[in-house]
Amino acid sequence: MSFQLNSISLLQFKNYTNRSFLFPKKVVAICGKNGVGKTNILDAIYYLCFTKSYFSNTDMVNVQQGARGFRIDGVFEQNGHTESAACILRETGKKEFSVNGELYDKFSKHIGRYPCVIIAPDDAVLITGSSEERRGFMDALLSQLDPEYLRQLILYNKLLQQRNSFLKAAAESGSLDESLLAVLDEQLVPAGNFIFNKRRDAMVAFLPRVKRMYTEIAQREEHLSLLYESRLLEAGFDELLKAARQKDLVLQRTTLGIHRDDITLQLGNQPFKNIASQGQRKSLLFALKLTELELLAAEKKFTPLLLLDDVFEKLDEDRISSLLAQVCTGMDGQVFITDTNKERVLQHMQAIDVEVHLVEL
Ligand SMILES: Nc1ncnc2c1ncn2[C@@H]1O[C@H](COP(=O)(O)OP(=O)(O)OP(=O)(O)O)[C@@H](O)[C@H]1O
Repeated sequence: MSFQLNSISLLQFKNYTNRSFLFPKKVVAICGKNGVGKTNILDAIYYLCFTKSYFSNTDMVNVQQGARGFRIDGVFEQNGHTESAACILRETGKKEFSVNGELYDKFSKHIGRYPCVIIAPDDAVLITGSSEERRGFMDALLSQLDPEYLRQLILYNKLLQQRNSFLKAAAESGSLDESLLAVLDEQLVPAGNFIFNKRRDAMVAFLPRVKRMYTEIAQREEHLSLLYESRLLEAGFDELLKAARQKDLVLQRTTLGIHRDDITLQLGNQPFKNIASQGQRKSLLFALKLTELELLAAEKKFTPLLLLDDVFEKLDEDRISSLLAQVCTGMDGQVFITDTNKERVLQHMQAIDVEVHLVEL
């Protein structure tokens, strides 16, 4: 099966007033000086896959300055069959998303239909940042694999917020309605267990593959260890909530649950981020994201779009070559690459004998 984005049109989106781009090949290089809008094209593609921006949580910041709304249209092709997707931010601030003219009532239903993996410079926070980043990574992977995962996650987060507000109100008023807390917990537990089971099962298969991919990219054996960490591995969520109830009441928030999960990354017996070089961090970032791509490809039976934003800065030439060979010839999906240096991309592509469509900005 094949999957690709044939074209995109941007209306009042960031620096684009009204512009269309064709993507007739499997490898698309988007080149131009700093600030010309290369990343903005990738973000528009990301919008069509995830109904939101990769870089900002508020849609309004993506409206062209001086305008009141934006529109992104894209034509996707899957096995010779085309579909048109549209994301419109109305002047009222209301967002609409449709495929072939059919509006979604819930955007979460769209996630996974056009699978996509992005690697951007700031993604190093996946390795150096807090556990929230790594939970976000697991969630992006699992939500694209299973719509029920995303539904349960949305539910869990809503219930968690309710429980936290309840704990706060109880602490402030000095009186606790035990039965109401029990009702909240009864709802939180199945959603938490669902997410925990999915994460645990996926990570058992996923993390050893990341390690193998890292070794391939780094081109040497290193004592890397990646572990899924959750307190739910030790005891049932139900029990954990009960045991932590007093602490939760004092701290006025839910201290245990899948919202505290993490993936620990170690090199030798040190935290990876403390001792890894920039190159090693970048290799691990690629390993995580490319393994995500492989897993999605295996499940979907076609390769997701891969968006590579400025990723080749600070990597040595050999590593750039081997990574490009891996993503442009080793995998059969469509790849979008941004770079300020057109010659560099073209030379690398020529070296691996890959045809490239150049978008020059
Ligand atoms: N809402 C907006 N309205 C108008 N212009 C915007 C808006 N948001 C961003 N821009 C412009 O988009 C440009 C940045 O685009 P982008 O990040 O895609 O650049 P880039 O080509 O990827 O640059 P670099 O090579 O530095 O990463 C800036 O010139 C910025 O002013």
